[in-house]
Amino acid sequence: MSGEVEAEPSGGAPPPGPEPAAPGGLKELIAPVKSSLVLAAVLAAVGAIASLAPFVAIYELALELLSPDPDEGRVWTVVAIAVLGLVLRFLCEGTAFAVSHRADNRLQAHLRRRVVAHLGRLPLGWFTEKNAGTVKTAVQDDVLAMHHLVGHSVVEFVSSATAPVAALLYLLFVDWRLMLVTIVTLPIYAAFYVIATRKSGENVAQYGAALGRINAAVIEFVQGIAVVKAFGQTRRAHERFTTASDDYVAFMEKWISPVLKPQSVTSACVSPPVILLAVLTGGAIFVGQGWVRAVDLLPFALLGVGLTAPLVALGYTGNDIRSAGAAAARIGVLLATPTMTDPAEPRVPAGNLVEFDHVDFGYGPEKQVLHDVSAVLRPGTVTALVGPSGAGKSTLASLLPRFFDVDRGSIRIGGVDLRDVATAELYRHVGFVFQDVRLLRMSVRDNIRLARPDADDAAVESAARSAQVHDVVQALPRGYDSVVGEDAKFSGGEAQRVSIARALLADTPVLVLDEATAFADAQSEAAIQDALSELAAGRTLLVIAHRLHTVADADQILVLDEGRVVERGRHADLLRANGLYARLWAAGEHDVVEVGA
Ligand SMILES: Nc1ncnc2c1ncn2[C@@H]1O[C@H](COP(=O)(O)OP(=O)(O)OP(=O)(O)O)[C@@H](O)[C@H]1O
Repeated sequence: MSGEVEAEPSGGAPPPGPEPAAPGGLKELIAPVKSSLVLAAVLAAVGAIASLAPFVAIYELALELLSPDPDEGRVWTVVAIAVLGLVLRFLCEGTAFAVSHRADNRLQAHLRRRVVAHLGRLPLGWFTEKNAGTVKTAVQDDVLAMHHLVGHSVVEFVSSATAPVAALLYLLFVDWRLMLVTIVTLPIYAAFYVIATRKSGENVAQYGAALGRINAAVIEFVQGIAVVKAFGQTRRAHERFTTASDDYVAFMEKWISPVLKPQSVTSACVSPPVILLAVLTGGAIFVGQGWVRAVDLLPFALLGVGLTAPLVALGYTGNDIRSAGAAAARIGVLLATPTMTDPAEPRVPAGNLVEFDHVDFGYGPEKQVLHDVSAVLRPGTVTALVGPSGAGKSTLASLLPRFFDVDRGSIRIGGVDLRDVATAELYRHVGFVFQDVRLLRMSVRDNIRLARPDADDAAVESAARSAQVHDVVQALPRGYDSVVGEDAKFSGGEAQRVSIARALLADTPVLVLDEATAFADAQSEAAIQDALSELAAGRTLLVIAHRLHTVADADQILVLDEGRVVERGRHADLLRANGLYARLWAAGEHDVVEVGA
């Protein structure tokens, strides 16, 4: 495992102030650009109506030119109206898209700012790998889905809906009977569409599930490839993927093939040639009966064939609107995630005494982890957390740098509840080095002096020396100026030592430490242990202990089991007590204290 690289933070705390009201889906999210969208929609509607002008003009021209005494002046007026209509159409359409795209730009910036501001207020502990996916989806994919909606779909939807309605109204005005003939095949299409959409509702869920199975099989295959190969399970893993893929194909066949035939028949019903056939056949009968003149068939032939395209477009934009709705819901969930509050009137801790006072904590109501934990960490002492895997050691340790807030009880530093200490002030007192090392995409120097940007080069180097990483950095192409993730690539152990250098330079009096060195080789491990000893000197330490000597020398050991402190004391006392600690000790063969449950 190597230290993960993240983009450089944009800097600056999120703007203070109350969180906007709880998000209410798509409507609430697009509220800031509502007036622009209404304007774009009106323009699109006017454009769609204006697009009929040339067709109407052709009919009017034909009427005029076929009359026994054509009026030249009127002919030119009609031509002028047609041209004006065309110009108006393009003007309106162009302006509508310009307005919608500007609104889209504003909305995207607004949404991203809102999401990022919210992220800035979320508890540190929220930022897990799973949630990183959520953020990526929200900031990138979901905001993009909103782009389709705001930038394109609204204008396209209004235009596609207005054009056929306006055309039908006009045809109704010319001759209602012929209008009915023109749309005689439409109900067949509409009925099919309704049935197909209703059925697809059930199938879409199945489709999602089938796709999910394929994705899971691919992810399992890719992520587990090493294990899969090592244990000779390549064929089985392959089989799982092939089965998921076959299931998917079978499902699609089952879903699509019964629909395909009726779909092509019904699509044919509203295709331009069929509509034209209906208009001309019906029209011929009407003309034969003397109900209309031959010239009156013209607008029906011209506008009838144009009815289908907008209907199909409506289907597509409908899909866009549904996806934007789903995206808005996901963004809404993210924005509704409870945030941490910074105190209105922050207090400054008096000293560095840490007190856990009857602390309860859970990851949600169903996942209670810590129960009634109390402990005092005196300045300059080492407190070791031990216990079986899953006992809550990491959870307890993460509460001190306020990755989460306690549910009940309190944690105090220098007599002040953590929730009453301003974030920046808290991190001047409490530092942490966890296994999950995060290095940012900036120079090694800036990574080390993250907490103290004003630290000079000598201080940075001295911290790196103490953390046993100076030689590694020196060997990089540009030394301390090498950029992490570009010309500075670190192994897991090296990344951890860079983070130790960072903690050394930050020089916080209280330090939370996860001592695990599972990924490090023997040489790197020894270097890390040396670096940690350097870091621990003279500080108040809360350490998730995995190694014998840390525990043996600790001023106090808290033995956790199922979220409760079941034993506490010094190593020798606890061994004498012959309880869980003694059992862990024995099971660990005097080497590793932590034991898998
Ligand atoms: N982010 C999280 N969301 C939900 N549950 C969590 C989260 N982190 C830990 N847990 C759960 O909380 C319980 C305690 O986990 P924790 O990691 O604190 O134990 P631990 O003693 O540090 O274990 P280990 O030594 O194996 O790391 C476990 O049941 C774990 O599944």
